[in-house]
Amino acid sequence: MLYRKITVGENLESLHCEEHFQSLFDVDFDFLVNLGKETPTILFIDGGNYSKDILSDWVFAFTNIILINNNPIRAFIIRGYSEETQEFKGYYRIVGSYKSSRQIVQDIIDSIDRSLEKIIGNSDRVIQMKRMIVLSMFYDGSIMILGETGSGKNLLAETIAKLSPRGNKPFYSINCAAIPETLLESELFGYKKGSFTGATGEKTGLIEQADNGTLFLDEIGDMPLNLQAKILAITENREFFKIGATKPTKVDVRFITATNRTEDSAMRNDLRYRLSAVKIDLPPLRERKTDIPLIFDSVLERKGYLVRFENIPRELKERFLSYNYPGNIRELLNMIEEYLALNEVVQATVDSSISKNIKTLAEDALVARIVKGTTYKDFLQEIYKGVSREILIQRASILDNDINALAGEFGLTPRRIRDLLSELEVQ
Ligand SMILES: Nc1ncnc2c1ncn2[C@@H]1O[C@H](COP(=O)(O)OP(=O)(O)OP(=O)(O)O)[C@@H](O)[C@H]1O
Repeated sequence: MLYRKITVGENLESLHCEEHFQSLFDVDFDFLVNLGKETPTILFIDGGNYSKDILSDWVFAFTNIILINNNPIRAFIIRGYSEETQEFKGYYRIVGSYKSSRQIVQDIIDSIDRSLEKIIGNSDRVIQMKRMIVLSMFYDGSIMILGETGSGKNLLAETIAKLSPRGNKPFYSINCAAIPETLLESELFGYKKGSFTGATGEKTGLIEQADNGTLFLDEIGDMPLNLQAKILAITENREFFKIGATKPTKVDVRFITATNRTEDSAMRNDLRYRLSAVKIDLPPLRERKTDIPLIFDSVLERKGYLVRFENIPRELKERFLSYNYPGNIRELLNMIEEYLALNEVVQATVDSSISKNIKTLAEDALVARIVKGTTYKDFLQEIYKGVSREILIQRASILDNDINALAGEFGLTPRRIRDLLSELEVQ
């Protein structure tokens, strides 16, 4: 697996980078962690042993990603200057009762693992994206996600926020396209009591709630221009006015934003520059179709099903792989749910059946339902017909095609049995 290859304290010489680093930073390295060849190498330094001045220099230097032998390396201070721990926020984790740096590093690695595991996929595009997540992990500035609807923007924003120095602080998200303008303004900025009709109390907006944490603004291009100007002001002055307020409220919030248009004309240029220092491309599902079986299997595994993508009927596989998913992963998840709902019917039928053939019949009906788009009613009727036919064939063969005996067993008249046999095309 991609992120399993973890070696804490790996020999730096193997990467031929020790000299480079030592000449650059004049520091003894505490840990070098290599997360596998597709991910960047991370260098952790225990800053608890160094002076504040030295740490300030490093914080500046570590803002950049260093390339050595084409391998991007990111260096982080994992413990701040011992007496003034709060000062280097953004480049290290504020740690509480850890006994050793090794423990801190292991903890960070575990949280990378846990977070990245939720983003299913190992296509090139997804690996590239995971690299970006790791590389920007200790970065505290704004990030802009470019991605289509349903492609996992929320999941990505939450992962970035969880792994960031603000990971244990609040994370809120709001879809700017889904809320009418006036409501959006009060949701974001809050209001003072009596600031408009209906403002019977004071409201704390999301921006204030996300203080010290992260606010994810999805579809920011759909935010009205006057509100965009207010967001810009927050990024510049770290304060905002609640609706109806005469005094500003101080706030320290990190913005992660998303838009589905690279050149979003509805977005103010100054705000776009401000918010997109780091951009992460979220590929649409149609550009990473090799991830479909992985996502399918992970959903079924999580729900306790034993079926796997490679075992489903060929037509269904083709349908899943050839479709273009305008609704991206959300649409794929819906299709998987539909498959499972229909498959429940198939399984129920098979359990009570007396012949293995019924499984095939039911599967055929399922394929017809999904591939040919027959109605749900037709689908159930197909199964019903198939099962009835199987039972009739079996009993007729056991009872030597004795119509009267069959009529007695099924509680029907001999005439009805004859009709049924011809209706169901039983010879
Ligand atoms: N790589 C992935 N692996 C597994 N599940 C995923 C992945 N990406 C997204 N999902 C799931 O797909 C669904 C849609 O994701 P999400 O809400 O993050 O998309 P979005 O782009 O923010 O959607 P919208 O544009 O509607 O806001 C969620 O249930 C999410 O957990």
